[in-house]
Amino acid sequence: MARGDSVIVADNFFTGSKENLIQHFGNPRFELIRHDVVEPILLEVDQIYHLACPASPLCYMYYVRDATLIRGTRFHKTNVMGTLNMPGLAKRVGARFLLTSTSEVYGDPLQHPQAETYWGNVNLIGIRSCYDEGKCTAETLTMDYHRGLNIEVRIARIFNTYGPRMCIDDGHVVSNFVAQARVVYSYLSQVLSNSLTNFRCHVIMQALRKEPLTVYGDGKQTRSFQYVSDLFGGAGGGLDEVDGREHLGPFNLGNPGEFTMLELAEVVQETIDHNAQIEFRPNTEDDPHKRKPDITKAKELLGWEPRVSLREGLPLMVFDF
Ligand SMILES: O=c1ccn([C@@H]2O[C@H](COP(=O)(O)OP(=O)(O)O[C@H]3OC[C@@H](O)[C@H](O)[C@H]3O)[C@@H](O)[C@H]2O)c(=O)[nH]1
Repeated sequence: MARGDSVIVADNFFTGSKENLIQHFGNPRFELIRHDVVEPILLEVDQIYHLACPASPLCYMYYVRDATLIRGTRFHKTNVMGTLNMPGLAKRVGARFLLTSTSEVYGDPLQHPQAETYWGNVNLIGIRSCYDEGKCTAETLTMDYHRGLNIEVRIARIFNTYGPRMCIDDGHVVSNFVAQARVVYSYLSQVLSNSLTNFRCHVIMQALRKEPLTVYGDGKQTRSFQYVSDLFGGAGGGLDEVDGREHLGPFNLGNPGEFTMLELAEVVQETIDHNAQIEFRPNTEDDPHKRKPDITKAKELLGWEPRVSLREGLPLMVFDF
């Protein structure tokens, strides 16, 4: 991002972690505008990151506040009307535009790993389709704005991402497992040794929730888990790229390391809580059987690849939780 550029990050105020916002309060260059992306807005800005839309299956399958609302309607409004308004603003002020799409556009994939050229296998009338199809439409609109109005756009297809400042109860498997494990919860003392750079932490293990890890279905379904700082490099780098007009995307941004949910539970046991138990629960409808990004395109065109392995990244969440 060029120095002095102004940026809009359209994000989820209600379902995201408020700490993500609160950390910026007091910065004179930060301004929080509470606004529904479904409504047009006029601002002077150089770059737009369109992140709006809750991303947890728990949210998009069950998150209905008002019983009179049709499930999924708010996802369509956010993805469709929001993705008319944000590139519309980009057109008006000449801003670059980034859409954060999702691996969900591949549905329950018949191609493995999934490359960007794969058109996907989404159940159009399924319980997840409000999110999957909403994001597909958002991609279509983004490319139409680019082709029709010459807006500079990028599309990032984000795979399952975890890390500090996730909502502890947002329903993703990683946040669930880490919250359920008996995690390092309080430091009794931090003892500085002779050198300032070396310190030892005496840590007392306490239970955060002392619940079993809930594995849905038989736990053989796979996912690829990406640590959050890796994602920022990819998404931010994509928008900053100097001659980005050639490299619009979509780009898969994910960690190609593939784990079954049982393997994930084992990693949680190894790295966080050796005593964690596993409890099997019925799976949700239309749960994709496997997911693994082919990241050749992002590697070649953006020079991007993830660096943080699951075993390194998981313990980093513990301190935050
Ligand atoms: O407690 C849990 C939660 C989930 N799961 C399983 O873990 C797997 C991953 O589920 P998650 O809820 O983390 O999310 P998914 O990978 O299915 O979808 C995600 O993919 C990409 C993103 O764009 C979205 O954030 C989200 O849709 C699923 O198979 C699910 O059934 C469990 O086994 N136990």
